[in-house]
Amino acid sequence: MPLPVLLTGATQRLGLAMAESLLSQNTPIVVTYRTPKQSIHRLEQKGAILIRADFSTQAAIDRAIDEIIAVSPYYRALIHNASDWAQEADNDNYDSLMEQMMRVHVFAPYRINMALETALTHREGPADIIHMTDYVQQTGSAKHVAYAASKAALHNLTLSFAKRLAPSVKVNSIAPALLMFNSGDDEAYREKALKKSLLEIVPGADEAVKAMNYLLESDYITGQTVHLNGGRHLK
Ligand SMILES: NC(=O)C1=CN([C@@H]2O[C@H](COP(=O)(O)OP(=O)(O)OC[C@H]3O[C@@H](n4cnc5c(N)ncnc54)[C@H](OP(=O)(O)O)[C@@H]3O)[C@@H](O)[C@H]2O)C=CC1
Ligand SMILES: Nc1nc2c(c(=O)[nH]1)N=C([C@H](O)[C@@H](O)CO)CN2
Repeated sequence: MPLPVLLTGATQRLGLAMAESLLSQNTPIVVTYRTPKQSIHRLEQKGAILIRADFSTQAAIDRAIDEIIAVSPYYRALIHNASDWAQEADNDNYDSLMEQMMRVHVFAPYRINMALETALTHREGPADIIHMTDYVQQTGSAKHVAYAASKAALHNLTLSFAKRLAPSVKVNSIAPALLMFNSGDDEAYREKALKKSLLEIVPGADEAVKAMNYLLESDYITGQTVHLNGGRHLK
């Protein structure tokens, strides 16, 4: 029986697409979700093991770790996808906002990685950690300041865990820019956003699925970032 992949934040968009891809490859998956949705129950019907987890408090992260370890003593990979794209304009408590961003994007991946080190290293075969970061890890963001800082910290975890877990485990970041619009994005925003990259397209969730599968199949990539930004860094 192949070892399971843990994927956090699987209810929608990129996380859901990555979960569906792993299931289509007959890879067992353990997924976390925060909000009950039809999509997560469809994953369960296809064999996914569900863990309800909101990573906004230490106690909730502790509980999630206990449940993850109880499901399986060993894992094929950990994919940290859960994320909250919060912005300063929607918040007036900046201390709470920074804590919220650091909890979901840094505390949760860090604590889960530390707790599952032996789950990844004390067995034969390939092992991976993938952190879903963001193009803004290298540029910052005027409107998502705390979010961008937390994603930069998450990318730094990639570098540290790549050193700490080698040669047993490959550890990489996937740094998307605009892969999918959100339902509230109006035409003006969409037009403007499209122009931010050289390729001027919004490719969809499958771009992240291809990057995830590439990293899982690689034998020689670690400590790297797979940039999915359409050449935005050259605009
Ligand atoms: N889509 C894009 O164009 C880009 C995406 N990225 C990154 O790629 C990843 C996937 O993006 P996308 O699919 O758009 O993300 P979404 O914002 O659509 O979904 C994020 C997921 O994370 C979960 N989540 C949010 N907050 C918490 C929390 N406090 N605790 C636990 N789970 C939480 C949500 O859970 P629920 O639904 O259960 O409430 C949701 O399933 C993210 O890490 C994102 O930062 C980076 C740049 C661009
Ligand atoms: N958790 C999320 N993070 C991000 C999202 C999102 O929808 N959820 N979207 C983006 C934008 O597409 C941005 O890259 C556009 O420049 C960034 N992060």
